[in-house]
Amino acid sequence: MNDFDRGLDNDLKFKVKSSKGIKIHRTFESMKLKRELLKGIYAYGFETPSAIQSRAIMQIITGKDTVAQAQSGTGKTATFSIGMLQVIDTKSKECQALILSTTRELAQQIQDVVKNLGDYMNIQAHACIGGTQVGEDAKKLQQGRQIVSGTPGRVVDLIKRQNLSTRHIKMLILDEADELMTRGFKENIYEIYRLLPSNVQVVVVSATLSREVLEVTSKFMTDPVKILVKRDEITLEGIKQYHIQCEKEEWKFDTLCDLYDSLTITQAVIFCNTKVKVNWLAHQMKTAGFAVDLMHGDMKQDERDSVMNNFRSGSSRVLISTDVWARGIDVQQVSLVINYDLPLNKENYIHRIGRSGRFGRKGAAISLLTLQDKEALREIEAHYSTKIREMPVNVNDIF
Ligand SMILES: Nc1ncnc2c1ncn2[C@@H]1O[C@H](COP(=O)(O)OP(=O)(O)OP(=O)(O)O)[C@@H](O)[C@H]1O
Repeated sequence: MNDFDRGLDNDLKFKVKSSKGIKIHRTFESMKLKRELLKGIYAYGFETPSAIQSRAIMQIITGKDTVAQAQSGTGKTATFSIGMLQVIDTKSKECQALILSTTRELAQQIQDVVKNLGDYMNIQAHACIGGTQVGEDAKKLQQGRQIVSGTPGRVVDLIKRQNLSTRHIKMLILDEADELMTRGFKENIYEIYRLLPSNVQVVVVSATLSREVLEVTSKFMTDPVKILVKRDEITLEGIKQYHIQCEKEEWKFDTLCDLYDSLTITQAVIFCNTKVKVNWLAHQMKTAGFAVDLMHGDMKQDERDSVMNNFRSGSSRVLISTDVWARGIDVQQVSLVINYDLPLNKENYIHRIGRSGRFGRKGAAISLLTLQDKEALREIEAHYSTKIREMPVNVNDIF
């Protein structure tokens, strides 16, 4: 077990305890899924279920309220998507499942995964996200969408306008649940829950869940089955973590420029803590002749979409962003994460570095530090019982 795994083990041990006697299904066939769904899973390129999938999919299918926690990039999205697709009645056009997530890009990505997995099932799914025309959502919903993936604000809005009928919703999925339970989202989640049928099945998902979050979500759940995958065989190698002591804020920029060539070997995401800093850094990098893209929550949705499309297609390779990119976003080619700033909360450290090393791929994370960051780094190391080593002299040795 490497440090990263050990850290997570240690972190999770105090937080969620798995329910006993959960049956493990080592193949998708053994889950007795609908033929069309199984076909969609294979066509999407999945052969065998990951650890969380082999445990949680069947629990979701049997209708139990479920808490599913596993490391970043280990297939939690497909876990709830497959569980959900299995129980959707495709003969009905009513909305039957609602997935809530924290950012527009994530809601969109989830909808894409659902559509891909449900490709042979005649499934209609829709992403309801802020920053787009509400009228467009209303039109789509009126035509009938069995699955809605959305951000909380837009979903509340659509329910209140009576564009989204909740009458037939039988499953509510809270992805990145701990973030959904923070201020800003929490009120909307409570409101949505109140507007759903009382017997709705609730599925709570995240890589990081604290006891406090589970206490809150337990208000929505009845005797939930808890599945915690501390360590997945596909992430045994984990993500290598390093720091570079830059000492002064002003010296970080040159350090980043020195690293640029290694960023572009595959794809990299650079995190800053504020939108202003993202704008500033992107401007500095471009002025210095480096190709970079940027994304944050103050940009128009069509700009955000175009940045995402370019990055997903690989036509841009280095993206500078805020924590709007910290959770859930899945771009398999990302192998390097740079924390230009250390994140302000420990959970986001784990989520940020998890943008690399997806589903067992190689990944590395490098945090640039000032002298003032020393203590915060030590706290992250202590909290996750991990060691964030000094960056090796030869950048080729980081993976
Ligand atoms: N059984 C599988 N076989 C092959 N690839 C898979 C399988 N399950 C998931 N994947 C792929 O692994 C990647 C990560 O999956 P996913 O985004 O669901 O992770 P996650 O656990 O939700 O991560 P995060 O915590 O970052 O949200 C995706 O590209 C997905 O297509």
